[in-house]
Amino acid sequence: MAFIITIDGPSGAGKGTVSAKLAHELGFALLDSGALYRLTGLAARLNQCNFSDSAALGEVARSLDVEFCSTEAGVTIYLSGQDVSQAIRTEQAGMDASAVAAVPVVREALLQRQRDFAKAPGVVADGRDMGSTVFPDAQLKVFLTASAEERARRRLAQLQDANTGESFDYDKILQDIEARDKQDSERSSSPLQAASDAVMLDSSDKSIAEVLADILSLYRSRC
Ligand SMILES: Nc1ncnc2c1ncn2[C@@H]1O[C@H](COP(=O)(O)OP(=O)(O)O)[C@@H](O)[C@H]1O
Ligand SMILES: Nc1ccn([C@@H]2O[C@H](COP(=O)(O)OP(=O)(O)O)[C@@H](O)[C@H]2O)c(=O)n1
Repeated sequence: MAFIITIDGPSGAGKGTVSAKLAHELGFALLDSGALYRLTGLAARLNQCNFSDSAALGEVARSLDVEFCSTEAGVTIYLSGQDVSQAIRTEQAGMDASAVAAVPVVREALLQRQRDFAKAPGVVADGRDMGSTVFPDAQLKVFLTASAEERARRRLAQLQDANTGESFDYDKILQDIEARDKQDSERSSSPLQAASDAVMLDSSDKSIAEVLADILSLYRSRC
């Protein structure tokens, strides 16, 4: 049987960072569900899809040819054989992901692909609807948040650290984060919201190590 830990929450709350560390610590699989929406957005752009054509977007999601390869340096993601690990992390790719994620047929097309990650001994699933829709019976559900300002500061530092030569503006990043929060929370299909049995964790004033310790202690109390 697989022990399922879901970590949901808004952009920049620290889900991806903490989920990867947690999966490593516990020897669990890692599901980065956001990557699947980012890949769908990117594939739709590459196929010059009309973003208001739901049926076409659904077809793109259904036929995604994706491979996740874990190495010591992290996860490399291939779309139709091309390494797109960097290309899916831009702010534009995040906005595109949020747009395609609001389309019900896209969500439906990606559902089973996500559930297939649940294998013994367990999985850490990072996203927006992991606890509410994809794994409603998960043994531990966490809803990780932080203030929008703190999340924008983190995202700015992350983008600057990536050293792409681009310049970034805090106000624009804050605006994008707030726009994505709004779009993700207000959509009708699997909106961003805490499952009723999720533990709320605010990371605004906590270090990554503190958040990890909090979740590990919740895990130990439940297994
Ligand atoms: N508790 C924290 N304190 C400070 N920085 C953090 C914290 N959690 C995550 N970060 C940093 O914030 C950035 C965004 O984190 P990430 O895990 O990508 O968030 P999410 O997956 O929720 O969008 C990363 O650079 C990460 O190192
Ligand atoms: N389970 C999920 C995961 C992501 N998404 C969408 O995909 C977008 C990108 O997700 P992400 O987790 O990669 O984004 P960040 O939180 O890392 O910025 C989000 O803004 C959501 O719109 C979703 O709808 N459901």
